[in-house]
This record gives sequence, structure tokens and C-alpha cells, in this order.
Amino acid sequence: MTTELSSDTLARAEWIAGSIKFLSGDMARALRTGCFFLAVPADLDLRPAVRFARSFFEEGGGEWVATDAYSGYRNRPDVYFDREGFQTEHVLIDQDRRAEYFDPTLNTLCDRLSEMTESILRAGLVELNVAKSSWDLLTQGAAFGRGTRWLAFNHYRPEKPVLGCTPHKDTGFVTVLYAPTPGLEGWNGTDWVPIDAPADHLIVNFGGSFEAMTAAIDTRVAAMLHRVRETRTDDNSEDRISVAAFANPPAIGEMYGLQDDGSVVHLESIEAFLRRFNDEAWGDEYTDFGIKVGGTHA
Ligand SMILES: O=C(O)CCC(=O)C(=O)O
Ligand SMILES: [Fe+2]
Repeated sequence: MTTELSSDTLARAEWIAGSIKFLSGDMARALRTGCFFLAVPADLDLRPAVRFARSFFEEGGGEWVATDAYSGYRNRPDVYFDREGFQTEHVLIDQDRRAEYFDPTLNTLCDRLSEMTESILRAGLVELNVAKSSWDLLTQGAAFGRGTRWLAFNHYRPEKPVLGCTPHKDTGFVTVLYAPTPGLEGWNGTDWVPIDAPADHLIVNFGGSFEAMTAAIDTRVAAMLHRVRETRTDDNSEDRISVAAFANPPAIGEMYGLQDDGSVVHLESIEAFLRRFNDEAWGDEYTDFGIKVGGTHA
């Protein structure tokens, strides 16, 4: 299916008094296309997250140094992932782990980004006319901050002559991405097209959980299939980094779908859904990611 996906025509919004106001296009269009641009709120200081994305892979004190929340993460296999066939290496971290590892400044920012993803999820449910009484079941609590609040900090290693990151759909409901340098591409059904945010804009995209929830209704949400092309760095520029906040369902629970008459049907367990999704996206040893609660990658 060819979509309207293109940087020039994506809907654009800003954040006013805690809610989204569209300046061009609207939420219906955003949900249909899978993506929209959101101006960085004036009071959102992203610098701690950018600092983290630029330094988590550094050695720190040669080993993990507890006093340095911003480096030494290659020694943290519970949150550090080296995607060997791709340029990206990243820290993927949930709320509990970051409460332990991050400093208060970075944690406060992460909370704020997660709250934005959940607020956008609720705005999407309003747009789709979903009865409020169904939100909890359909999102397994994620619309109310009880899902898994993943954060990803991506560093793209320009010395590797491979794709930046694998073509994938994000697994959750909503992603808020800060990617200040070009490189992100979305699939419009025919071609990979650049998704370049205007200056000081976030990229909001919808994920597989939202697509699955709405797959049977006329106003189904498109999860954007996206990748990062091979990024190069010349002598004067810094490596590409990005920061993403994901509103995901909780690791344990069930997936539910909407019907056109407003009723809700059971789809499958979240575990079965995630297992298939992780495997399709990366095809590496991290298939259990987000599943094995109490295990290495939960
Ligand atoms: O770096 C980017 O632009 C995209 C990152 C991404 O797709 C992700 O973290 O899921
Ligand atoms: Fe993604």
C-alpha cells in the first residue's frame, strides 16, 4: 500500500498547554500516514539525553564507574545492545533500570518524554472515537502510564559500511523520536523516502501495537516501517545519534483489537506478538528482548 509518507506533506503539530495542536494536517492524517512532526516544546531541554547518546559507549573510567551515569554502558549487557550487522549500538532501557542508572536530570527528562508518548496515544484514541472505558484494556494500561516505558539512545558508528539500522516498525503504540541529523527513512509502499524533521522538531510515529489494535477498523493506524540509511561522518561533524521514547504495552498481558461496531476482541498474548516482531525486525540473538521478565533483557 502506498501512503502519503513524505517529509514535505507530513502533518505538523505543536504542544500547547499539555496537548497537541495541529498546524498542518490533523491527527486523522497522522494516524493514517504513521507519522507526524511535533515542535520541541519550548520548556523541553533535550541536552541531557543528547549528552547521554553521545557518551554512553565511551569507556568512562575504563570500567563501569558508578559515579558517571553517562558512560561505561558497554559493560551493562542488561541495557546495552550492539547490533552487529548495523551501525547502531544502543542503550534500551525501561523505567526501573534507568531509575537505578541515570541521574535525576536525565530521569526527569525521560519521564517527560514518556508522558508525551502516552498523551499522544490518548489523543489518537480520541481521534479514533474509542470509548474511554476501553482504553485500559486495549492498551493494557499503557495509555495511563502502566505500560513499558522504553527509551532508546542510538549511536551510529560511521566506520561500519552497513545500514544504520534495520528496517522495522516500532513494537509499541507511539514513539517520540529526536533525530536532529538526516538518515531516517520511511517506506511509502514503493520506495524508502527520507523523513527529515524540520529544525527543532520531534518525529512522532506509530508502532505495531497500535496497528494491530486497529487492523480490523476502517480508520486503521499505519505503523511506519522505517530504517536508518548508512550514515557517514566527515572530519567536521559528529556521529549521528538519536533518542526515542516508546509507549509500549507491558511485557505480560494480552493484545486486543477494535471492531467497527466499537467492540473489543482478544488477539493474542503480548509475548507471542513481541516474539514475532523482534525476530522479524532484527533476526539476531536479542529475540527475547522485552519478554523474559526477570531475565537478562526484560
Ligand atoms: O535514529 C533514528 O532516526 C531512528 C531510530 C529508531 O528507529 C528506533 O530507535 O526505533
Ligand atoms: Fe524505530
